[in-house]
Amino acid sequence: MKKIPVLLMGCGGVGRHLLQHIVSCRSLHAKMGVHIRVIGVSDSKSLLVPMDVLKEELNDEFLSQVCRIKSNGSPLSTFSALEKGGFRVVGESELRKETEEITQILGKSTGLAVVDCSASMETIEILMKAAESGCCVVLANKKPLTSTLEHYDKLVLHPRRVRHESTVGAGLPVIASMNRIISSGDPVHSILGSLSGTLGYVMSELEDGKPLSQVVRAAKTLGYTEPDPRDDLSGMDVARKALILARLLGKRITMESIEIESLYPEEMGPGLMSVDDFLQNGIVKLDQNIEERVKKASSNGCVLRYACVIEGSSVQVGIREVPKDSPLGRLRGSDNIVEIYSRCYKEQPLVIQGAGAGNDTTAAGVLADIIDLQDLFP
Ligand SMILES: NC(=O)C1=CN([C@@H]2O[C@H](COP(=O)(O)OP(=O)(O)OC[C@H]3O[C@@H](n4cnc5c(N)ncnc54)[C@H](OP(=O)(O)O)[C@@H]3O)[C@@H](O)[C@H]2O)C=CC1
Ligand SMILES: N[C@@H](CC=O)C(=O)O
Repeated sequence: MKKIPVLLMGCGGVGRHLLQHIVSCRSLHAKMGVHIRVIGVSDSKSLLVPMDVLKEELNDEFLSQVCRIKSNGSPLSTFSALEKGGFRVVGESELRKETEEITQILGKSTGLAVVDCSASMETIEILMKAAESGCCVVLANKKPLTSTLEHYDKLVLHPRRVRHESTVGAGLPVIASMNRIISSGDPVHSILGSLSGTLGYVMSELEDGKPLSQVVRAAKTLGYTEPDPRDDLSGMDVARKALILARLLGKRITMESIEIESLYPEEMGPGLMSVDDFLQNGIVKLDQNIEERVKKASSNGCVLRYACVIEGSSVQVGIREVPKDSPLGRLRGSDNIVEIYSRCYKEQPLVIQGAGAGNDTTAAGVLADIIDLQDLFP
């Protein structure tokens, strides 16, 4: 049986679903001859590890308990009070150092898949060191891939050991399809897409006459938004996906060169308003303006969609009026669509469409990435 040791960073909506999928797929994976050995789970403040990371793992009962505790809103440090000798709780002051040590030890011996299901920029140093010491890296978190070009180059230096399917289109096979096109030498001319589950859902609910404030709160409850929904509404989350796709195509660009349209004004930004204040009091002030834009589009036979266009060296993300009866216009709910135009897909693009957000589908994409690494493990 092949064993894939996994260290999971981030135990929120996506991370918890990943652990649940790992546990529920045990017999399927056993039939495939693979066993995922979870040797660490961290949140922002603590890391849980077995006493001996080289030989032991966090068992399924323990992982289910982790999921229960985190879904109740409690931190992983809660386990300090439950310690019975089978595992260790590493506290905040040692978290980074200990995580790096584990990646060094396992990276050099059996290999380790370091899985980033956080929404943090702070994981990047750990990931780069892990990649350097021979670990595999699997990401749902887009931030490490959208940092500086220097960071990006270090992260993707060993492409066979890096998977990030869920960073674009959640579980949809966007990155895998792009990689196939690229490696076949088929030049991609342009990409048009609706890449935000949140904004897709928001736009189609607005069309049905619901206020923006209500549908954004619903999108958060449904697990579509980033931890701070302004990351979606500012267009930043879509811009990150666009940057990931553009870099995959070999474009040496940074976030600064992307044109981004935000749905809220600067004075409602993260530095000036808390998430709760924004959702309770800020966003209602935007209801009327967007309602008018929806009505205006409708009077032209169109709907609003938050689109991403990559063409040549230009990358733009923003609201567009599109005909109701167009592929983008027909999108509903959290579905994403990606149209790839290349030499082989010239008149009729390659189209990838389906659920583009949600903890379940995103975690499934991460799990498929981990399993896809199996040949790199003994
Ligand atoms: N939901 C979706 O549809 C999709 C999400 N993604 C990406 O998946 C990632 C996770 O999203 P989601 O689960 O919704 O986010 P959550 O906010 O629910 O969870 C984030 C988790 O990361 C933890 N965390 C924060 N900083 C660190 C750190 N430095 N080291 C380790 N853990 C850390 C948080 O800890 P604590 O619990 O202590 O706060 C929390 O457990 C995001 O990057 C998102 O963009 C990608 C595609 C689709
Ligand atoms: N917040 C994102 C989640 C997936 O990347 C979205 O809405 O698409």
